[in-house]
Amino acid sequence: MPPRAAKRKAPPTDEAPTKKANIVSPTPHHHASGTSRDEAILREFYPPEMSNERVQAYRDGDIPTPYHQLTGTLQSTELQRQNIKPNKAVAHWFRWDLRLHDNTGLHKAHEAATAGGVPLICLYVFSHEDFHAHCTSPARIDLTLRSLRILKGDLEKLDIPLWVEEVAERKHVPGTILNWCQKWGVSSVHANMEYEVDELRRDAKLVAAGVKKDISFNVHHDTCVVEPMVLRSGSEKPYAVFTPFFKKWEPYVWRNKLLDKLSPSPGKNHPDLNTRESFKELFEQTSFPVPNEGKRLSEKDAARLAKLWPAGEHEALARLQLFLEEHVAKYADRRDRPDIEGGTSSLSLHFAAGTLSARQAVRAARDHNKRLSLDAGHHGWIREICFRDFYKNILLVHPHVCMSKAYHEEYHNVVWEYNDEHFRRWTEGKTGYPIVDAGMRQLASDKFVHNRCRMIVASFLCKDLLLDWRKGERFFMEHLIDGDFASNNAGWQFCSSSGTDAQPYFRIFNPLLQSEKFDPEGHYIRKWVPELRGVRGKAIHDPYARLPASEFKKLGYPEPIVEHKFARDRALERYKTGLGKNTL
Ligand SMILES: Cc1cc2nc3c(=O)[nH]c(=O)nc-3n(C[C@H](O)[C@H](O)[C@H](O)COP(=O)(O)OP(=O)(O)OC[C@H]3O[C@@H](n4cnc5c(N)ncnc54)[C@H](O)[C@@H]3O)c2cc1C
Repeated sequence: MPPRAAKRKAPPTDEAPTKKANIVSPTPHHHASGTSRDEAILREFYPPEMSNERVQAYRDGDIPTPYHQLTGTLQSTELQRQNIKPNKAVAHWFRWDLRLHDNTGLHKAHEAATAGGVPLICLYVFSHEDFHAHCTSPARIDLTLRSLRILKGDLEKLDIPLWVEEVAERKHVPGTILNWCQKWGVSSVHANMEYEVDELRRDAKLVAAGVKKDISFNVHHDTCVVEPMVLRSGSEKPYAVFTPFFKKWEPYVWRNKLLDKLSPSPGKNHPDLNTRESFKELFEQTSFPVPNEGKRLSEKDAARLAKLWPAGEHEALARLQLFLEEHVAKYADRRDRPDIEGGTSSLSLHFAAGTLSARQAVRAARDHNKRLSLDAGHHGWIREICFRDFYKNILLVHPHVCMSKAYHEEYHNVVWEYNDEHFRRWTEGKTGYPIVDAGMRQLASDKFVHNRCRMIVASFLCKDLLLDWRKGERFFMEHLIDGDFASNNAGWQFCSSSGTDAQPYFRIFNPLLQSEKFDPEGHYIRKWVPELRGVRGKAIHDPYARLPASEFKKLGYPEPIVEHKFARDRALERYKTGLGKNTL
C-alpha cells in the first residue's frame, strides 16, 4: 500500500497547465525505443502522471473533488443567484444533451424564462481545443454538428434561437460565455452537468464569476437515470462494484417513479416577446463552425457516416422503437454476438450525443415489456443502461480516473511495453488474430465496435501485447462515434484489470476461444477482413495454424504478432511483479 498522505491541502498539480514550458517531466518508465508511459497523456494539456499518494489524498478527502468544488460553489452562491433579477432572456447552454424531450436543463430554463416573462434562447459552445484535449473523434464532432442542425430547426419552430459560439482556446470559454450573456441580456443560464474533471472545474469557475456580473449559472443533473452520488451501500459508501449498485438502482427507479417524471419539451416563446426581432442575429446564423484539421471528416466519410448513423432525436426515438419491436426480446441471447445484426441497439452514439436520454430509453423498454415482470431481454438491456450511470458515479467519486490514473492505482506499477510497431499493427487491424483485426477494422470503418469485440481488442492490447491501456483508451476516443469518457475509461480499465469490477489480472481472454464462441461461423470476421473471405470452416479463427502454410501465404494476411501462450505467461509475470505478488 502507498503511504497515506499527510493531512494538508496538496498543491493543485493536477490542474491543467497554463504554459507548455511549465511542464516538468516526471520519471517515466522509458522503453528502449525511446517512447515512454508518459506519452499516453496529452502533455500539451495535462500535467504529468499524478502520484499514487495524491490519489490516496483524494480518497481521504484531503483534496476536494471537482464535484465537491462545483456543488460547494453552487451552494455558497445560491442566495445571490436567486436574487438576480430577470433581464432580457434566459439561456440554455446545450452540451451533450442535444434534444428537446426530457432535457432537465432545457426544461428548467424554459420554466425560468416563463416565470420571468422573458424569452428562452439557446447556446452551444464549439470549443476546438476541448475537442483536442478530450480526443473527441472527427466522427463524433461531425455527429454533433449534424445533431445541432436538426436541433436548431426544431427550436426555430418554437421561436427559440440556437446560437453556436466558436472558441479556439478553452481557457477563453468562460469569458466568452459571460460576454455572450451580457451582449444578449441573459441573466440566467441553465445547463446539464458534465461529470469530467475539466468540465466540473470550468462550471465551478463560471458559477462564481457569473454572480459577480449578475448572471446566475445553474447546473442540473440530467444524464443519468438516478442522480449520481445518491445511491449508497449499507455502510453509506458510494458503490465500487456494479452488481450491488444495480440491485439498489433498479428498485430505486421503480419505487421513486423516476420514469413518470420526464421533462416535457419547452413550449413556444410567447409571440408578445418578439423573440424573432430581438434576437434576429441568433436566428440568422446559417453556417456552423468548421472543425480543425485532423478533427474533420473527409467529404466521402461524412456522407457515408451520415447514412450509417443518422443524427438527431427523431432518429434516436425511431431506432429505439425499432430495437424494442424487433430485437429486445432476444437481447439476452444475442447481445454477445457481433455476427448478428440487431443483437444490440446501436444507440450508444445517441446516448453520447444526448439525442436520447437514458430515462426515455428505460421507460420505453419498461412500457414495451408485455409481462408483469421484466423478461430477460428487457431486463438485460435496462441493466446495460445502468452501467452508464454506474461509471458516471465513478468519475465523481474518483476523479483520478479522469487524470490518466488507474482506478486501483497500484496497477500503475505494472511495467508496460512501448512497442510502436505492435501498437501500429493493432490500430490497423493487422495483428494476425482475425477476431481482433475484424474489431479494429470495424472501428476504422464504422467508428463503432460491438461491445464483445471492444473487450476482445482491448484485452489483446493490454494482455497479449502488454501495451499501456491508456494508449488504447485514447485511440478509441479518437475514433469512436460514441466516445464517452466514463464508459470508455471503465471499459479499458475492466480489460486491463485495473478498474472497478475488473476481470482479475490472471483471467486473460484467449482470442481464439472468444472468436469460436462469439463468432462461431466466422461471419463477423469475413465481413471485416476481406483477405479471409474465402477461408472455409473453423480455419477462419486461426488461419495461420489451421491452413497449410502454402495456402496461408496466398491469403496476404499477417502471421500472428505474438504467440498467445507466451504473451499470457509474460502478462501474468509482469502483473504479478507490478502488484508485488511475486515476492515471498
Ligand atoms: C474497451 C471498451 C470501451 C468502451 N467505450 C465506450 C464508449 O466510448 N462509449 C460508450 O457509450 N460505451 C463504451 N463501451 C461500452 C459498450 O461497448 C458500448 O456502450 C456498446 O457497445 C454500445 O452498443 P449498443 O448501443 O448497441 O449497446 P446495447 O447493448 O444496446 O446497450 C444499451 C446501452 O447501454 C449502455 N451500455 C452497454 N454496455 C455498456 C458498458 N459496458 N458500459 C457502459 N455503458 C454500456 C450504452 O449506453 C448502450 O448504448 C466500451 C466498452 C469497452 C469494453
